[in-house]
Amino acid sequence: MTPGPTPGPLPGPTPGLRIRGLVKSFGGRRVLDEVDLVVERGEVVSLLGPNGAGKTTLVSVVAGLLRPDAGSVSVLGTDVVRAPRAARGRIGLAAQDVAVYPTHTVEENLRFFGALAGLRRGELRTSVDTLLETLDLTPLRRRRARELSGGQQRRLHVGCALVHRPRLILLDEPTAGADPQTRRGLLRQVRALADDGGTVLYTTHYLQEVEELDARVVVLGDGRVREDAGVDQLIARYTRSELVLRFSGEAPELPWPGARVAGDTVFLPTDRPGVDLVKAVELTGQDRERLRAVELSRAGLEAAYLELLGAGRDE
Ligand SMILES: Nc1ncnc2c1ncn2[C@@H]1O[C@H](COP(=O)(O)OP(=O)(O)OP(=O)(O)O)[C@@H](O)[C@H]1O
Repeated sequence: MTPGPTPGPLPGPTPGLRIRGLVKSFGGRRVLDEVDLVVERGEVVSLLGPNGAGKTTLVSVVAGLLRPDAGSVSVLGTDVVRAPRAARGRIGLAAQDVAVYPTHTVEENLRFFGALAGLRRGELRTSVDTLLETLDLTPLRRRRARELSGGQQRRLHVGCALVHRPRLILLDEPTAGADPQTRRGLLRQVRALADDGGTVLYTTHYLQEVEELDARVVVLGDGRVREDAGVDQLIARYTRSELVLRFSGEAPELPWPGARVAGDTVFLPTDRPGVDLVKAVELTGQDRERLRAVELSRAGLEAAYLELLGAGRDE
């Protein structure tokens, strides 16, 4: 008997979002230039890039608001261009500009968007009540949207995007202008959506949020994906940690590549803090008596991101 073909790997679950070879131009200028991106269910991807990098354009194409010139976008296996209605039902979009009905109350806005997406009475009521609670809007439910503060309106705007329980959630700078408490609430909500199996694409300029979400980071630049990595990977790739040695009195000069002395402190770049710590302390010799503190300073995502953008410019 001739053996049959060797079975290939079983296909994994369909990703929440798959983008292939996406091209979009405005006036002959390519804003998206063959972008590929896969976001798995349960994952938060933070889309970063300088102003004008193409983030909103990408989000708009995924949401079906803009037609791509080439390439494909599928949401849980449904093609956004070929089956826009089916895809749209699975997508929740909170665009950059707040869009709620100013003369409607908070609750009426949520009910309107839920009904528009086809939710029936019972599920509509449950979904609205849940969102009012999670977005801290219950005390404001009968307030007209135009009477809300900017941050409260933004929470309602995000709520309207989530009311039909979408499986792909597109959030374009959802925390712009929000106070720290609102921001914290929204981030918690985003994490909960992903933990519940949702797929989240999140654009922001606040890098601290990306760290808090522990999101996968995708950086757009010149219409292409410049980086695609976890927060820790990016920090390790683009920055160096430093051992910080503080002395009583003037810090000594130590024979260490890249060492800096500033008053009573010496900064020693390191890729292997555990090993280098022992070496550094040994090097202090007689000055060890004056050593009063040793710390490890780790750069954050912002430093890594700025370095990454700088590296792009140098190229
Ligand atoms: N409808 C349009 N017509 C012409 N050009 C456009 C249109 N929409 C966007 N652009 C251009 O495409 C480029 C990308 O814009 P986009 O809004 O996607 O960037 P972004 O990364 O979201 O920027 P930001 O961080 O400022 O929100 C910009 O140069 C912008 O001027």
